[in-house]
Amino acid sequence: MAQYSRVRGSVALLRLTNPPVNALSAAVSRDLERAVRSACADSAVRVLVLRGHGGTFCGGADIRELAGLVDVPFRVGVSSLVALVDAVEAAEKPVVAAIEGVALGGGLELALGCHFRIAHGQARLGLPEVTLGLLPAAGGTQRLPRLVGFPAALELVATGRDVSAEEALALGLVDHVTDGDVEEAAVEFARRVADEPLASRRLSTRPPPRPADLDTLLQVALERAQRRARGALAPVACVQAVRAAATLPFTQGLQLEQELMAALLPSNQARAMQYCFFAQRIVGKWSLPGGANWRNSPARAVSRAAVIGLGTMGRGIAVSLVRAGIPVVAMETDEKQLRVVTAMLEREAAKQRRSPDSYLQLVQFTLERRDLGDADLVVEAVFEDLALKKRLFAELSSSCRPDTLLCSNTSALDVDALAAATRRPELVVGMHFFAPAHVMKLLEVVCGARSSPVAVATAMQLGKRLGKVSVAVANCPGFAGNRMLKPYVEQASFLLEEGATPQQVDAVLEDFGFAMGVFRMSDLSGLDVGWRVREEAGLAGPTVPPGESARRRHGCRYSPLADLLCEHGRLGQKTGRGWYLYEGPGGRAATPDPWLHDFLDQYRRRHGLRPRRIDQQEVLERCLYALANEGFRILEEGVAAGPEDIDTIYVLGYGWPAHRGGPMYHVAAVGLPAVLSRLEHFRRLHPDVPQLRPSALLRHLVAEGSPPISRWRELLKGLRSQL
Ligand SMILES: CCCCCCCC/C=C\C=C\CC(=O)SCCNC(=O)CCNC(=O)[C@H](O)C(C)(C)COP(=O)(O)OP(=O)(O)OC[C@H]1O[C@@H](n2cnc3c(N)ncnc32)[C@H](O)[C@@H]1OP(=O)(O)O
Repeated sequence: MAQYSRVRGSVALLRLTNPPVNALSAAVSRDLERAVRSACADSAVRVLVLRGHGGTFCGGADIRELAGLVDVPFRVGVSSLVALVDAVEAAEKPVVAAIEGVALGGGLELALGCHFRIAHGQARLGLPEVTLGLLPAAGGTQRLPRLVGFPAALELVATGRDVSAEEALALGLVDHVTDGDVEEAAVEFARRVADEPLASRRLSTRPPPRPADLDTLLQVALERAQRRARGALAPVACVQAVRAAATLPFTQGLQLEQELMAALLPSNQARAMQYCFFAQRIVGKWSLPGGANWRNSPARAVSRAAVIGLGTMGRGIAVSLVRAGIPVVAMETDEKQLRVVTAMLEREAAKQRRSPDSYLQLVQFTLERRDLGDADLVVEAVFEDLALKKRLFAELSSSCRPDTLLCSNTSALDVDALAAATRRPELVVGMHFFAPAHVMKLLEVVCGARSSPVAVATAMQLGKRLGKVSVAVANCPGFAGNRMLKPYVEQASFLLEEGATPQQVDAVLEDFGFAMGVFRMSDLSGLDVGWRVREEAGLAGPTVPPGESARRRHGCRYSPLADLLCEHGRLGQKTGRGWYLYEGPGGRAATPDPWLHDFLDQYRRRHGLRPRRIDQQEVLERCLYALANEGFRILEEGVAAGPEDIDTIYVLGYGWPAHRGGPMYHVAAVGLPAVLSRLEHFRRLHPDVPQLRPSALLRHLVAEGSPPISRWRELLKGLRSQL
């Protein structure tokens, strides 16, 4: 696990070995500590170099142990890593960390215990514990501020952001960066520093940082943390721990750090966030009904891609491809959009510290379909209109190479209908990106009935290459994410009819942790998007059958409120008015609109609805349980493979707070019998709302004694045919 060998005379090389990411389990930490001690005791050794096996330094403490998934006594597990870092720092001989791949979490804390740090140019360093609901608790919150200064340390610990080797060098986090062999560079470096005094290199002995504007820095960090994840405990604990580095001696700071960790570690929030971590890895292990899966289906190489349509989605997709180094042919008739993409690419290049040309030269703009002929994969991102997309797919099928994959960025339309318009249905898949596509980490890969394993594997792999988490789902209206959104939005509208206000509903959802409530979100996306979909579905506008009552469709309850706002020209932020009022068209600050409240009053009077007082619990339960209930239906139909897929989609694509795990995790945490009973209660009160009828799968799981969520995936394999 931790090999110790002597190389080149007086330099001892220690190799941390625990594939795939050299995680510091309790056993590995103890082993490495022993290796450090025996190297120090070896009179022939003057200096130690510590590196990781297999091209990576260390991915941190073993999350399985922290999450309680592996049976290691809690105190043994956590204290081993603390003891290791302390032993490394206290060593009487210099220890040089040779960092390549990643040094994350406990891995970076270990490097901070070393006296010198050398990094490879491609390495990434960071303390991502906050994303797991934790804080760095092997001294990271106390040592980092003493090394890189208080403001930088506060930002890195509270956000969990990782940095490149170049940025690490600028911050003073590493002493040297090499683009050559990191071990060679570290051994050379080690020989030079072998006789240097170590006192000033032990970060724990350095004086605490004393920023003059401490209170302001802390206040700003707390406000940012609250904005990013309202109600999350870990960012607040991170800020408190880093504060201690400036206000307490090292040992007391360390003590506080460990106390805060002791409170976070068993918390529901940490459990939920660690579930999200593993869920995002589970979803990559996809399989198709015919037996093809991630192991047996190799992806095809994508060395050239094409994007059709450079509207909001197409632009983001093109930028993501270029950022991943993939040359793109971009087809768009509107010159204004070309200028916007060019500006976006220049901004991205600046962010990545690259020259603008290095990005711009990867894009070729065109008006001619024949220029797409050479692409390995085409992503269509034109207007959301099935007839238009079918025509386009038929043309692409004739004009592209016979082996080119044809992908659609549709967010809800029938991928099988698009495939049927081509002569290569097996090479058609949905690639549903989320706006803004160059920022959002989610990709829904929509597998059509005839999509081949190679098409699915290529789309899944491409998503990963673009830095996204790809989730495979089956084809159905709205796929997984948007399909679940429908009952959620509907409940919110029904609540308005019954007496709630948009700001009341939004406040409850935002207190739960959503970045934005349903109405603010809908104003941001534009109310016309859903309006068009409802018109196409015969629910709104001229396509509604004559004589249909305003509040009923197909025998079920319907709320026309959003349609009525659209008819009044209130399309959301873009028109300066929607569910809220904005400063003007394109404005972003939402204020309650007296007009809307009059409008709701009149609407209720017109339809004989007596407004009632609605409490927070009802808002939350009706919105969230209706959404999760649709999630159960998606699972029973096999549209998604397991709860982890749905939860990943909601956390990464829809602003569901990660510290609540995702909708399926949330209802499992609340307790399935309680959720079932509330749905039954709401169903009795609203018998004309089918989305409140508990799904067969929810009933089945309750009947089976509510197995833990970790077992649902396996259970579903055997269940689907019986439901
Ligand atoms: C009484 C109270 C006292 C309190 C004292 C407390 C003292 C505790 C001291 C310190 C605590 C430190 C906390 C930590 O260090 S938490 C861990 C922080 N590290 C991370 O968050 C990094 C997580 N990993 C990643 O970001 C990536 O995996 C990465 C390392 C970048 C590699 O990415 P990639 O190449 O894409 O590979 P995968 O993500 O697919 O991962 C491959 C498999 O490895 C598993 N994995 C990854 N990291 C860990 C880990 N740290 N622990 C365990 N397992 C890990 C991952 O799950 C994949 O496996 P599988 O596919 O089977 O799921």
